[in-house]
Amino acid sequence: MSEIPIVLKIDGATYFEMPQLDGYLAKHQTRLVEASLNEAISAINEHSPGAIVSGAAPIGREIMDAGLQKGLRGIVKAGTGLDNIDCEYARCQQILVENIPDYVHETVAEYAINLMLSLARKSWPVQQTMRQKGWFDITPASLGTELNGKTIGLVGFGRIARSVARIAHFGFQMSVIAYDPYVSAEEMELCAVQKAEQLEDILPHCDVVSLHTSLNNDTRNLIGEKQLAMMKSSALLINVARGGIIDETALLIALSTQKIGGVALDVYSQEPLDVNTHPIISQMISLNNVLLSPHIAWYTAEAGQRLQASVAQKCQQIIFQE
Ligand SMILES: NC(=O)C1=CN([C@@H]2O[C@H](COP(=O)(O)OP(=O)(O)OC[C@H]3O[C@@H](n4cnc5c(N)ncnc54)[C@H](O)[C@@H]3O)[C@@H](O)[C@H]2O)C=CC1
Ligand SMILES: O=C(O)C(=O)COP(=O)(O)O
Repeated sequence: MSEIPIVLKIDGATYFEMPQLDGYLAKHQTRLVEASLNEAISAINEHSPGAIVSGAAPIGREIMDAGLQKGLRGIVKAGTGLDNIDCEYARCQQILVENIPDYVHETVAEYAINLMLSLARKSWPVQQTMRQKGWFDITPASLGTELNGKTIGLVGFGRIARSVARIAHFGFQMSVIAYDPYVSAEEMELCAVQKAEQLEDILPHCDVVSLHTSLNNDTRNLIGEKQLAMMKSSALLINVARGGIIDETALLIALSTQKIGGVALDVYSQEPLDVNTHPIISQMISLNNVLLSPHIAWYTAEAGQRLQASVAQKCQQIIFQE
């Protein structure tokens, strides 16, 4: 039998073992090849992959053109967001692109809620001082706020946002408003959510604004100076979607001029984050009302199980058409 290996990029796709994929490949007497992004083209030329499994690394024309020469059938994004893959070009070249849309929506929603609670109760400065000094003297500066009964605005109303809406509404009795031009008012109403026709309609009313859109041409820098200026000065902003959705320069100015109450970021315009080359983030690190995490909202044992099983299934469909 001819060998049909898969090129696995060394990035987010490799954080989990993939025993199910190994099983399918063994059944078909083929194997997995791992390559870094820099090695991808030579790995494709050498091994003729039937499918590419990608994590966060950018997959563009060069890789696809090389793959086409070698009989590439499809690309599997071992994740949800497809913004790192040139899907338009893949479509033109008839390369199938599959993501894993449903492995992580509850996982990321839980994490977004965790960030909201941590910001609202100023958990981080308290934790930091407890560790450094063994005790934290309560002062008005550490006064928390509650989520219960407040208003949350969701930007994007896909899978993750719907899970956030459910927890916020039923868990904290929050009023939920969402902006998503592709979801009807009726569909939102079924989730006890009020639809906003414009983004600007939600910003002045919300105690928390949480971003859940995919990153695309319309959502890049969607939250900029004008939008931040419209938010309540006490509002908490959460981004577990993609860094490019917020204009980070405008965000830093809004934080340092107390235009908003606080921000929690899991994602950045540049990843991995380098505090030496990303001055905006390095300045944010010194602020007490900022929480930063390293694109980790998806990373749980349970999500890993679902992800690896789905990646295996998609590869099997693409390569073996089973
Ligand atoms: N931090 C992390 O670990 C993770 C982050 N993500 C990010 O979260 C994003 C959302 O994930 P899901 O909810 O599962 O995706 P989804 O595809 O179910 O929802 C995305 C929503 O964005 C909406 N949207 C698109 N353009 C818009 C616009 N211009 N304005 C407002 N809404 C718009 C769509 O209509 C859709 O409802 C992913 O695309 C990914 O970038 C996903 C998983 C893990
Ligand atoms: O599933 C997703 O979209 C995630 O954000 C997980 O990380 P990645 O896409 O690999 O950057």
